[in-house]
This record gives sequence, structure tokens and C-alpha cells, in this order.
Amino acid sequence: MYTEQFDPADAGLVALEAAGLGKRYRRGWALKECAFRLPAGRICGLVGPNGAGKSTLMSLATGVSGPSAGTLRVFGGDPRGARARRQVGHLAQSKPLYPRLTVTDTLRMGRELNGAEWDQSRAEAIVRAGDIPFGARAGSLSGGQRTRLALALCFGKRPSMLLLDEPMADLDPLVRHEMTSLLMAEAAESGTTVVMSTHTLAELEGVCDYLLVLAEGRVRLAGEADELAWAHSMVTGALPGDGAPGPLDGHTVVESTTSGRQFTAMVRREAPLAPGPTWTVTEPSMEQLLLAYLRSPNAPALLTASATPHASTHLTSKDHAA
Ligand SMILES: Nc1ncnc2c1ncn2[C@@H]1O[C@H](COP(=O)(O)OP(=O)(O)OP(=O)(O)O)[C@@H](O)[C@H]1O
Repeated sequence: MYTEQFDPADAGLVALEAAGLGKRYRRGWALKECAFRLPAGRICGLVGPNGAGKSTLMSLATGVSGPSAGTLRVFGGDPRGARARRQVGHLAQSKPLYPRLTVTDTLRMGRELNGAEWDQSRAEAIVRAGDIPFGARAGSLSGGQRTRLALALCFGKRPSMLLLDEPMADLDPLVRHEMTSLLMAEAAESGTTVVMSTHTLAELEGVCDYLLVLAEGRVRLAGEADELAWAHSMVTGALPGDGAPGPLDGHTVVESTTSGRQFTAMVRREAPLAPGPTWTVTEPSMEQLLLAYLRSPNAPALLTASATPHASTHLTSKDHAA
């Protein structure tokens, strides 16, 4: 039996806050010492290699399972509490729908499960916008139509936060684009916080304004996407010779590759970094930044101020690297 703790200061402002969060399965820790904040109203890309702990984090946030260590709070409350369960919508990778139920029956089920919270007209509008026949059985729908119906169920619940586990994985590029537009429009209209896990990094650019990167169960990057990109530079050029100072000196190198005398590096700037006679400096795209961190799980972690729990104990990258 647990007592539902609730911090009213976080209720509307912080969608997710983890402190010392860990989840242990029989074979080991799936999440370890995770500490981050996700401010409300963001569209957050949740990224990490296979086995990084993304689905585990989602199952903790939906209250399906509890942490083995530390805490995770949803809008200031325990995710297993009735309040948080009402506030969180979840779309699992498998998009579970009852294949024998028609679209109308599926929405009726949504209404019955969610009671007064349910927004029938919103759910119907999402279905109608995709020209899905209300009499069709869920089992007969295409992948894109199933995703649309599942999103209608999610948004009909009027969640404050929506957790989407690889929602576009089985969709063709056109339907993917259509579903992304639908998702963004619905989230913008309702102010819903969205956490979306994906392995398709290009999908995140222009969609997510916040990033949470996990590797080996730990937080590697968290914060505003543009702030994280701005903190880094891609440096390309010729390696300095004869002990001459190089462009990377004094900066944190996240990843570097060399080919002959040429190098390319992703660095976290610790000071201004200007182009030089033998190197160029560019701002990385979101995809380049994410790829560099995914390929370098031991690079020191970085959290922006808004992603750092308890501003009074601002965590440094070294704390996270430990
Ligand atoms: N129910 C479970 N029982 C035991 N181990 C589990 C369970 N769920 C996840 N794990 C383990 O926890 C680790 C993290 O898994 P998780 O599914 O959270 O990662 P993920 O980032 O979602 O991976 P993917 O991208 O492949 O979906 C993995 O080592 C996985 O084998």
C-alpha cells in the first residue's frame, strides 16, 4: 500500500520528474540513477538504442509498474495514483485495439472507460478526418487507420500527458507524415505534453522541442532541443601537426573520427569556438547530435537548466558522468 504524495507546486508545471530513479529486473538494472525534469506542454522525443530503458520509463510513468529505487512523479503525483492515471494517455507500440469491435464500439468503450472526462466529439473528429467508416471493424483497418483510431482513443481521454511508444514504426512515409501532423495539431490545440519514443531520428526534427536521451539505463541528454544543439559544434578539418594547438583543445569531445589527416568531431563547447585556417565549425542538426550521443554512451551527460531537477542543486555534466 502506498500513500499518494502530491506536490502542488509541480502540478501544472512539471509533467515528469525523476529523482534517483531505478528499475531492476531479474537480469539487472533497466534504469539506474535517472534524474531529469520534463516541463509541461513540451513535445519530447525519447531516444536511445535498443534496451536503453525507454519502454521501462513509460511503464513507470503510466503506473503499470513501480520503481525499484528513487521516485518518478507525474504532474507532482505518484503515477500509480488515480489522479495521474486519469492524466496520462498511453499508446503502446502494438496499438492494442479489439479487432472485432467496430470504430463506433471502440469509441463507445473509450467513453465508458473514461466517464465524464471523455471527449466524444474530439475523438469522432479525428476518426472522421481520416475518412474511416464508423461501421468498420478495428481488425479490418490499415496500419495508418489503426494508428488514427488509437490516437482518437488517446485524445478522447483528454490526457494532460500522452506517452507514445514508437507510434509510427509500422507506417509508410506518407501516413507517418499525416499522423505526425495530426499529433502535433492535437497536442498544440490541447496543450498536451507528449513523450514520443522513436528510432527514426529524422522524425523528431521539426516535431520535438524537447529531448530525453537514454543509454544503458541512464540519462545522457535532456532539455530543449535547440539549446542542446546550440551547446555543440561540429568541427571538421585537418589535424594539427607538430604539437600545435588544435580546435578541440579545451572542449568536451563527444565523438570524433579521423581519416588520414582529416577529422570530424562533435564537441560540447566550453568556450567560444571559431573557424580556423584548417577547420570549419557548424551547428549540428538534431539528428547529428543524437547520433553522436547514441554512438558514445560514455560521453558526459548534459541536462539544460529546465531539465535539471531542483534548480538549487543544479547537476553538472560530471555528476551525471559518474
Ligand atoms: N518485463 C521485463 N522483464 C525483464 N526484463 C525486462 C523487462 N522489460 C524490459 N526488460 C529489460 O530491461 C532493459 C530495458 O528494456 P526496455 O524495453 O525498457 O528498452 P527500450 O529502450 O524500450 O528498448 P527498445 O528500443 O528495444 O524497445 C532491457 O535489457 C530489457 O531486456
